[in-house]
Amino acid sequence: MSHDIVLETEALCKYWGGIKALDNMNLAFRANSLHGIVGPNGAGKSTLLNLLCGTYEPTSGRILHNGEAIDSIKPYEFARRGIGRGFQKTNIYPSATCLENCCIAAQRRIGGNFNIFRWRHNDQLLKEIADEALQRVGLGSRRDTVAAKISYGEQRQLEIAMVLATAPSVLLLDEPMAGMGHEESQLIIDLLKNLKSDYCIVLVEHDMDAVFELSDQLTVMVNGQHLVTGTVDEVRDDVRVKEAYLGQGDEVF
Ligand SMILES: Nc1ncnc2c1ncn2[C@@H]1O[C@H](COP(=O)(O)OP(=O)(O)OP(=O)(O)O)[C@@H](O)[C@H]1O
Repeated sequence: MSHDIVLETEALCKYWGGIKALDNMNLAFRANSLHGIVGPNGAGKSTLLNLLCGTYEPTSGRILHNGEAIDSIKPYEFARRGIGRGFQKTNIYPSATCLENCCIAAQRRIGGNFNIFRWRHNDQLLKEIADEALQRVGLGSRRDTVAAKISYGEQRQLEIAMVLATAPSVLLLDEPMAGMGHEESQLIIDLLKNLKSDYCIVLVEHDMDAVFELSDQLTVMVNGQHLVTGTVDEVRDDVRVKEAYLGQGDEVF
């Protein structure tokens, strides 16, 4: 195993009865880079993310974090290990300020006894972490605004800030650009470009332009199976990928 591989799957499978949502997936995600996951509807992208963050238990196969098997640990232990899943809009408390939302997220990781938070009632430290996360995503000026009052695009930025507040090394993001206009998407693209030098990012995204612009490695999945992994250029030129998207109304390749 190369030393810069943070997260790995070995023959990972998730079956729902007879449905092979994910079948024999072998992937390696590297530090300080962004790995895009694309594929037609029902390809198994969300299933993969749900396995990587511990929400689903694999039917078989292994997940390795820094070389250690973690597929049988509890979901909350994934977060404690620094595997952070993007918060969905539904996780934002609309009546809480952006800062408070990030404090809540930070506290979730801490879970009462996370080592650097052994002190009790250390609100100041929580606030510092939350503040830093907000600054990092460009929401510093919205610190004290309630989440319900910020724009849709800013709410998506807040979701990312909330993951950052959990002090992750891995960021698992499920369609952070969904429902955004071009300008708002560009903000997120710029943000992810900036973040990927510090994190291992796994990005599931339907916006192909964004995926092409951001991915260091790109995996295409079809029907729960791995089709191809490579650089953007390698994947774009692969005839199997064009075939997989044929008739999907997706004319990006
Ligand atoms: N909880 C579940 N129970 C039964 N089948 C499921 C469940 N979750 C997903 N599936 C099935 O597994 C397959 C993969 O679904 P998944 O949502 O992972 O695909 P996806 O690539 O994320 O699709 P999309 O791009 O449409 O979000 C699909 O056939 C789906 O119907």
